[in-house]
Amino acid sequence: MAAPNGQSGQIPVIDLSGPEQTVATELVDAATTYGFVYIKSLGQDIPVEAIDSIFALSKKFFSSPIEEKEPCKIQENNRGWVGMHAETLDPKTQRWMGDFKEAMNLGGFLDGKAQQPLPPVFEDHEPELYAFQKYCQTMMNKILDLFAVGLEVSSPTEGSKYFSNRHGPEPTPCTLRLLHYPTLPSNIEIQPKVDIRAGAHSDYGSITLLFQRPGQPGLEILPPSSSTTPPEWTPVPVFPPGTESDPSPPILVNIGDLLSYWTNNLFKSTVHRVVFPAGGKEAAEDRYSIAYFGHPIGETVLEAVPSEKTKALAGKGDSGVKAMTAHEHLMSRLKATYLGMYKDEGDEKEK
Ligand SMILES: O=C(O)CCC(=O)C(=O)O
Ligand SMILES: [Fe+2]
Repeated sequence: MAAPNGQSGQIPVIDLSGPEQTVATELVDAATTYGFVYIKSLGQDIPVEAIDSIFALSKKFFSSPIEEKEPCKIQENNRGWVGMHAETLDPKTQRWMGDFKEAMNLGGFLDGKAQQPLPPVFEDHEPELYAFQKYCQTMMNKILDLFAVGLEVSSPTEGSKYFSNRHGPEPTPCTLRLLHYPTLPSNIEIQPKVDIRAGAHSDYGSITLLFQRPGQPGLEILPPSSSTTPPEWTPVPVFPPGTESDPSPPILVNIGDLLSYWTNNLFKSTVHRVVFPAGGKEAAEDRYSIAYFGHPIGETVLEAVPSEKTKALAGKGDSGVKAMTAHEHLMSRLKATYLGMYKDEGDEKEK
């Protein structure tokens, strides 16, 4: 259930163990108003120890020598290691140097095996990485089912599985991404407007699960419905009010461009970024986060969802969903971020 909080503009905190209908309604409200929601992390969906140990593994990987990372460099399939400054999520605003971050993208496993080269530090940990990916996939599907309940999707054959059925069997097209934002050497002065850990962007897929660590803040959103014009960057705390004594920070869930498109913009794909903390002890910490980017299978045709709630929006200045596949949707977004890397495949459709 949503945690009571008196402040407006605050992303709701939901406990998925509440009554299904209530939770489903609250999730749909959060997706519609904020595009972001916190899910309490009490170990029911993903054991706290599993989250802690993936973070420990991530730290080990990012501190390993570059010679061990190089052979796993990112490929056209979007799997692999992305070095510092290799990505510029917001090229209009950022200086030439790109994001102050490093990342490792793990694509879907098949029968417990990664479908990409793994660095030596991961070799003995394949079962653990696979188990974590499965936890994320299961939680993602649970949230997608609750969205279908909240949207009153009326599909006689699929019911609440309308979205999750389209997220497919193994290997999943979803990406598990480990992220590391290092602290800058003390001789480098941060220019807060241009030096950004992750530039302003919205996510591409259906939903993203985001795991954060205590004492490592920096995420900010541009709230879609804001009382200020233009909207102001709003910090997203690691432990929002009411969760301070939870065993692990709540898991953030945000809507990506594809699900926003699929729901006729009812769900908001909210722009977010990661900044260097302004000062104090937290400014001296590296930030580690883990994102699970949910995607439907590539051949999924994004046609109108059988829900009166989303259909009602088509025609209100909105032309409705034009059939395109999930793969076409994703390629158009990837090309915009990785500049030259995806030039060959068809025309760019949208930014
Ligand atoms: O590290 C974070 O908190 C956010 C990462 C993010 O937004 C992304 O990788 O899409
Ligand atoms: Fe993101």
